[in-house]
Amino acid sequence: MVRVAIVGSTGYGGVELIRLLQAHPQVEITSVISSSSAGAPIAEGFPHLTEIRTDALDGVDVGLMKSKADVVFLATPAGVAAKLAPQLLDAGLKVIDLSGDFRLRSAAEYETWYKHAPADEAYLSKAVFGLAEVFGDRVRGVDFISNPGCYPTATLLGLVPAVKAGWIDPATIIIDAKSGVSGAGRGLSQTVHYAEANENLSAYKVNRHQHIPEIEQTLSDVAGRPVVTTFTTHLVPMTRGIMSTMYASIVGGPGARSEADFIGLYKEFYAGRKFVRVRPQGKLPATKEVWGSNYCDIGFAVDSRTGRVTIVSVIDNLVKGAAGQAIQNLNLMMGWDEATGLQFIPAYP
Ligand SMILES: NC(=O)C1=CN([C@@H]2O[C@H](COP(=O)(O)OP(=O)(O)OC[C@H]3O[C@@H](n4cnc5c(N)ncnc54)[C@H](OP(=O)(O)O)[C@@H]3O)[C@@H](O)[C@H]2O)C=CC1
Ligand SMILES: CC(=O)N[C@@H](CCC(=O)OP(=O)(O)O)C(=O)O
Repeated sequence: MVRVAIVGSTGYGGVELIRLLQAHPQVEITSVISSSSAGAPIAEGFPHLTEIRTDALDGVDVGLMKSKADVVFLATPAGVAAKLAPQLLDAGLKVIDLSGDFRLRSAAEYETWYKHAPADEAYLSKAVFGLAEVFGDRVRGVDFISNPGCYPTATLLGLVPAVKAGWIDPATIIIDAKSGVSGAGRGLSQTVHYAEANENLSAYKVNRHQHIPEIEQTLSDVAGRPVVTTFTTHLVPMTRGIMSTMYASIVGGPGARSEADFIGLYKEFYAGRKFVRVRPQGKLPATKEVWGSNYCDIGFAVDSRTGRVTIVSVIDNLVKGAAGQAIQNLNLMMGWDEATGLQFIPAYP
């Protein structure tokens, strides 16, 4: 069994890691860690874990993690992993970071978008960006994985095959994304206050969202030239789920590619990958259809009048957008089947 520690285990991403890892056949959770509640039993704050996890929370102590674990998941706010991950790696531990601290190759870009001091460049260059279905081969066997953001996961899985094939013009891409409130984490803020979020729909961080450079970094790599995009995020009054609706002009204009063509291209690109499901012609996915699962479902609508394609991609932000993809990356890191412990279907309705 591989021994796992979770830093940030009292947050939404951390507690979702506990739920999923508890059922993983090759993993034992040996330390659940909190920077503010060390010593308390985890089930005290999370009654749904009663009689499932009786352990007390450990403090953030690199030596203790070294003695108790082989792999550490960091489910912590931006800025924490930048300092902690290098210490864990130096101690010989494997690390999977769920935050944005190691996703951007450029330290200057990180500082611009996240407004935090960046990680040491020597460690930035060690992190492998774990978008498993696109970069899975790079992830296998490595010691340090940077888990993609929730919006970038839905968006990039929806765009990469078409950009890579040269079927859509990257300069015309517009991304219209929506998230449930758990995407904002467990901390309280006015935005996620019930009276502000319920029966409301609001756009936020327009043209300044920290996921813009992460999306552009991978699209530029895939296109082989710099790509900039318009990316607008919206808060939806639901608990889990992300829908990324993407618009782009089809190269060759109206009539050049049909919905059946896009479906064929994506099925081929994701052949053998269990967690991307391409919808049949005329069917677009909804967030409920991936709820609680590690699936990313993608559908297409081609407009023969405008020559544009609409691509709809949905995930559960806490599973494929965070804990599930992190476990998929653990599986690849350890050389196991990427689906180990993750083959459950969505909860419905
Ligand atoms: N929510 C989502 O859908 C997604 C989140 N992410 C990213 O994953 C990370 C975790 O997100 P999420 O779980 O939602 O966030 P939460 O705010 O729910 O939880 C973060 C946890 O980190 C712990 N923490 C805070 N400061 C420190 C510190 N200095 N050292 C160690 N632990 C600390 C806190 O627990 P305690 O006080 O007990 O230590 C807190 O519970 C973030 O970087 C987020 O951006 C990525 C994809 C999706
Ligand atoms: C609904 C909501 O507020 N979502 C958050 C997602 C944050 C996140 O996951 O941040 P990193 O991936 O950068 O760590 C946001 O839009 O900022």
